[in-house]
Amino acid sequence: MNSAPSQIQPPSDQAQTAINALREEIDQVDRELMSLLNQRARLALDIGRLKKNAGLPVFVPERESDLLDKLAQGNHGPLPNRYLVSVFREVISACRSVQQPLKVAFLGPEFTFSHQAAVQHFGSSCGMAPQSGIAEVFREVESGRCQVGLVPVENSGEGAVGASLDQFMTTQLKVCGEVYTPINHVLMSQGDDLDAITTVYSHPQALAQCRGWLTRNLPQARVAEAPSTAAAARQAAETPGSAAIGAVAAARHHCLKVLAEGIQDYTYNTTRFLVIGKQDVPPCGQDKTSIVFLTAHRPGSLYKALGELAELGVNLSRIESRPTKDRPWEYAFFVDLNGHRQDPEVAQALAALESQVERLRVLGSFPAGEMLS
Ligand SMILES: C=C(O[C@@H]1C=C(C(=O)O)C=C[C@H]1O)C(=O)O
Repeated sequence: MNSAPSQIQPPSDQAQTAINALREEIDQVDRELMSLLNQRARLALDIGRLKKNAGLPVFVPERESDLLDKLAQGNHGPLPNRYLVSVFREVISACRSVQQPLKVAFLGPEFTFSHQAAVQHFGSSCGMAPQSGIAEVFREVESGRCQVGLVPVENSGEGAVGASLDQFMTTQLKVCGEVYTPINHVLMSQGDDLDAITTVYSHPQALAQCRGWLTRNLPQARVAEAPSTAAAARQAAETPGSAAIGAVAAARHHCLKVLAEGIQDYTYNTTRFLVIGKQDVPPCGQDKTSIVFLTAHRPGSLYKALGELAELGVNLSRIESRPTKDRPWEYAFFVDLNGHRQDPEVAQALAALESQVERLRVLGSFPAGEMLS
């Protein structure tokens, strides 16, 4: 598979002189950026002191979301919004951290897609606290050991993550954000010969998502389940003749070669995560609200409940049912709707809904996440 390195011709003197001149300009821009970044950090520190005196939280999701939206709207390139937003997420992460490092609980270990989602949303200047399970993520935030947590709630192909929904039924925590993370599976191995691979390790969900690719490209290999995609990568790093399926970050961490990318059977493979915390997030203009309710065991009760939302023109982006566990064959309904609970039509719809159902809890209103592809 190794090809001879291409011969790079040295640039002409004229081209080299022009490159050097432009690099000097970049050096100058970087010095200015550094100075501006420090100016921004000083302003954030001032805000941090004021927030501390007023007993306000360091992390302000609606401000971060609004700021990123405004930057994206005012951007005329050549940097595409995707790149610009990820650079600014890091800038915000650093400015938040100089006030107080945010500690983020997520479903570990490191180098899984949950970790990737946490870094994508909160930036890398955070304390990352990997947990062994979804329930543990909730406990870490409830106890105050972490200010926020991130839990998967649904995957575009596999559907709802029941363990997260179960926690939302009982927790007092609030939903304060939403993150869409593209799940781009890679095949990683120590060697570079596909034919020499006898075992492929991964998490059962990842194996299921890549079944077609494995059948077509590695018919000789047996698949072996691992507790996470990151654990699979570690196993592949320790076992000659094996490979793992997981995130490219895991391949990099274990110095494995990426033999194939985007091997999931459906190209659009995205997981939606929710951010949990203790704070109520005010509106930012691009909000969603998550609720959960129980209906009476009577014909038409779900129809009537949803009718209240329809009457007031509230748009639903998701509905999911989940067994309540206390009473057999009774279900809780999880609904996401567009708008903030403080928006007049949403407030009115929620009040009307409350009168139709047995129990209603607003899990939180939060800035809508951006659907990256
Ligand atoms: C600077 C602040 O603190 C945090 C950092 C922000 C930033 O760097 O722009 C924005 C919101 C907060 O999460 C602030 O509250 O404005």
